[in-house]
Amino acid sequence: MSVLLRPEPVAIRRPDTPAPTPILQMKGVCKGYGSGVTRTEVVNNINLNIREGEFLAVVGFSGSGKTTFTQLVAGLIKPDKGTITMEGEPVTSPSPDRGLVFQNYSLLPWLTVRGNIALSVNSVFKDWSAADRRAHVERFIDMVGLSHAAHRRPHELSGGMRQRTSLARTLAMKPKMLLLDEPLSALDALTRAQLGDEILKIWEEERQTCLMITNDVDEAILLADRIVPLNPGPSASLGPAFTVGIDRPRNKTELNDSEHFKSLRNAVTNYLVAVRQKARATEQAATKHLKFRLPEIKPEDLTRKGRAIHNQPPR
Ligand SMILES: Nc1ncnc2c1ncn2[C@@H]1O[C@H](COP(=O)(O)OP(=O)(O)OP(=O)(O)O)[C@@H](O)[C@H]1O
Repeated sequence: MSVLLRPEPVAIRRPDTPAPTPILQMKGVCKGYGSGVTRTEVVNNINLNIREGEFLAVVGFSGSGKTTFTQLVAGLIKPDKGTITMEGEPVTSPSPDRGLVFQNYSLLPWLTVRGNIALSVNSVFKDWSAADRRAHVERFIDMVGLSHAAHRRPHELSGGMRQRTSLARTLAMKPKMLLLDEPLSALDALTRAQLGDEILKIWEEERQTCLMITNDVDEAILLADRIVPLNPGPSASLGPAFTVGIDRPRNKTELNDSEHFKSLRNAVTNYLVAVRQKARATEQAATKHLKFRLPEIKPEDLTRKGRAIHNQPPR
């Protein structure tokens, strides 16, 4: 008889009882691309602590450096300056400890829903019996509501179903921290809302440490314990944290009537708009003194006698 090895239960820690040490720490992190005059400083002096069991959302406009930020936390790129540590250990490369869900699904096209999830489970839980691994895969397929489509390949799935598969694959690996990189942004509005609700429900059951990067303030308030704005780049830095003091379990329909929800949405949005205006004004002031001279080019008369004109229609 086989016994399903259930993963260790995740410690539930309420946001108002902080862990002694943060699970993830970023200290003075800077990252830029290029060199010399073409150098762009994308993020600058990022300092952030993520507590165990916390759902933290980093919110920023398009182009503010969100992808660069995610890649740094995932260990896909290294900071130029500063340090990133997870449970005290430097983050130097990707690890199953930080499960990443991308906006573009990244499923293997030749594998089914079940096959995609099983591939990750088999690689992470090598010491489990085959029966335990199979049961674990089925549990996560069921959790994201895809039991009816477990035999389908990615091209036979809708965008929402692909993202559910991607989410189940990452959750099934039981990472210590879940990294959601704009997980809903490729979806249409209705699917986006539905999957947002599902992520909320799953997270409220699992209480896994989660860092979500998003451009959607409403989504951040619905899901997160804390919201940290990413001030727009170049040299993007983090703004002050906004605490989401809305009780869980949360209900989106009820949130729409909540005064706290409305005032928080206004506060975060107003902050982001103000810092963007400031960044634009600073950029304009910095480039105001630059004078661009057009090169002195003498126009040539192409109709001069003796010159071949190739674009004349045939007589
Ligand atoms: N590999 C790279 N080389 C040079 N510049 C880069 C590179 N990656 C990002 N950048 C620049 O860094 C800035 C921030 O890009 P990033 O993709 O991190 O922003 P983003 O907030 O994720 O944008 P979006 O929401 O539009 O995807 C942009 O100006 C971009 O051109």
